[in-house]
Order: sequence, then C-alpha cells, then structure tokens
Amino acid sequence: MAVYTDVNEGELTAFLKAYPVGELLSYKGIAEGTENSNFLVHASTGSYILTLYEKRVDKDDLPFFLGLMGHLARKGISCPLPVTAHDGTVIGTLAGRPAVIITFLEGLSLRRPTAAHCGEVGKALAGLHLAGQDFQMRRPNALAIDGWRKLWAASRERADEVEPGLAAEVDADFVDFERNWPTGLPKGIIHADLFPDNVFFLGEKLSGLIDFYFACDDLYAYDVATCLNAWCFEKDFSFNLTKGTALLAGYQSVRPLSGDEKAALPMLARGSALRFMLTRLYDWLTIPDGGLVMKRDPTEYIRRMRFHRAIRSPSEYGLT
Ligand SMILES: Nc1ncnc2c1ncn2[C@@H]1O[C@H](COP(=O)(O)OP(=O)(O)OP(=O)(O)O)[C@@H](O)[C@H]1O
Ligand SMILES: N[C@@H](CCO)C(=O)O
Repeated sequence: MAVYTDVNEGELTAFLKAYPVGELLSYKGIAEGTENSNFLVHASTGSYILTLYEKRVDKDDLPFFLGLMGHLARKGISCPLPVTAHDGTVIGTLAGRPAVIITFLEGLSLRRPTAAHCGEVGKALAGLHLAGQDFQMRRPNALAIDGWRKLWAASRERADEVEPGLAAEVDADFVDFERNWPTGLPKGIIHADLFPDNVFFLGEKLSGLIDFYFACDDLYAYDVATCLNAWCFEKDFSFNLTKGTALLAGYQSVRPLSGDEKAALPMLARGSALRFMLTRLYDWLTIPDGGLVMKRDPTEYIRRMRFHRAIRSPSEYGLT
C-alpha cells in the first residue's frame, strides 16, 4: 500500500490554494504503487493526483521528471500534466514532503494484456521516444551497469538464499555484459519502467502512460527490451511470440529499429531482466516482511534472464 505519509484535510486545503484547481471536494489515498504516497483528489475543476515524494526518489531529479511529463503532454502524449501553481512553481511542500498535483488520466491498468494491447504499447513507446527527442534536460540512467554493480555488491552474499547458484550465474553475466554491452545505438529519453501497471487502457485503446520516475537517457532499444520482458511473458514464464510480434510491429510502425538495434535485442533483454531482478532481489533481502513496501518476486526475472541467454536469433522475439 502506498500511502506512507498521511495528509489531513486542513493542510491539503491550504496546499491546494496555491494551485488553480478550485475548491477541495474530497480525497482518498491510493493503495497501488510502491515508491511514493499518492492521493486521488476531487476538486471543483476536476480530478487530480497528489503525489508526495518519499525517500527513494532523489529530490534533485524532480525537475527532470516533471519537466519531461509536461514536455510529453504538450507534444500530445497521453501522460499526466503537472499543474503549475499561481507563483509559477510546480513542486510544493506538504506534510514535510515535496509534493505535486498532476492531472488525472482515465483508464485501467491490465492484469492480462492481450496481443492487441501489446501492439498499442509498442506504438506508444515509440511515440514517447520520438516526442522526447527535443526535450532539453538530461538524466543518466542510475540503473545502468554501474548501478547494477552496486545493487549486486549489496545482495551477492545472500543471493543463493533466493536461488541456489544465483551468485555464480550473475557473476558470469557481469563478465559478459562488460565485454558485449552494445554501444553506439540510438539513444534518448526512455521511460525505463513501462510495465502494465504504468499503462492505462479504455477497452483496447491505450489511454495513458504514468510513472516517469525512472525516465532517463539510455538506448531506445533497451526500453523496447524492457517492454518485451514486462508484457510478453506468461505466468508460466513462457515467452508469448504473438505478443512479442505485436509489440515489436507496433513499435516499428512508428519508429523502425535499425539492424544493429535488432541484433542487440537479446543482450539488451538480458540486461533489462538483470536490472529488474537486482532491484527486486535487493528489496527482497533488505525490506522487512510486513512493511509498507510491496516486495516483488526476483525469481520471475531470473527465469527471464535464462530465457534470453538461450536466444540464438532476435527473430525469436517476433521480429519480422
Ligand atoms: N495521472 C494519474 N491518473 C490516474 N491515476 C493515477 C495517475 N498517477 C498515478 N495514478 C494511480 O496511482 C497509482 C500509483 O502511481 P505510480 O505508479 O506513479 O506510483 P509509484 O509509487 O511511483 O509506484 P511504482 O513506481 O511502484 O509503480 C497508479 O497505479 C494509479 O492507480
Ligand atoms: N516495475 C518494477 C517496479 C518499480 O516500478 C518491477 O516490476 O520490478
């Protein structure tokens, strides 16, 4: 459940006076999400999301995340627009936390996406990549290979508790990544966490993208690989080729992948699987059970790492 910080009506009413949103009508905490405290706010001008940033978001990154959402929304991407206060600022303070008001997006996230949904996600991801090309701010990916190393150093000793043999397996992967991680591929703004819980649909139509708090500069094809991991595996860990084909075709209908990007997909998908395995493993080993932070299963991503290691040709993902 993601309401770490409680907000009372009096302080919220006072906070909202700084923004052109009208009178507070009602508000409630939102259970979904893990990083920040989120509230649904009904005001006389409409519905909004209030986010209070908790410890795991670096406050210095907020201007990048909020600037990016504003940039993308103005370019026609369906994502939340941060509301600017009467004094021209976006980030305020509420209950001792940095806080913002963003516009509410209609739609529902999916538990069981179909191939048609995967196609829509591919198109939306490519649209986001193109729309981000003229965004002026930069943010290096804190969860690129150096970041993985730090997480691994903090988790390695206990890794075999989660899966026997994992320490040796990941050590060998690191050697491979140092040697073979692709360089020189097209780069720019990526979402970096475009999982099903961060995409809203109305029926089969994609209605919105949220949660830009891992967005950064990195390889576009790495973002595609992350979506293959997040959208195209079934509960039994089998790769759904129909979904992969739909996601990649959707992406390429908007931004065709180069030959080098296609060739790099297996390595990028392995790296992306390792990245999510590592953040999950770190949380699994360090966060106490029964706490507020929801722990996600790292072994789901160990299975994906193994799948990608066995790939012999990128066509196995459904590239046509
Ligand atoms: N603009 C929005 N419109 C509608 N609902 C939203 C919006 N932003 C967030 N939500 C709701 O709040 C929930 C949590 O948001 P978000 O995913 O940004 O939180 P988080 O704490 O950063 O979580 P995590 O990084 O773990 O996904 C979402 O699942 C969604 O239900
Ligand atoms: N999408 C991440 C959680 C952080 O947003 C995961 O599934 O591990």
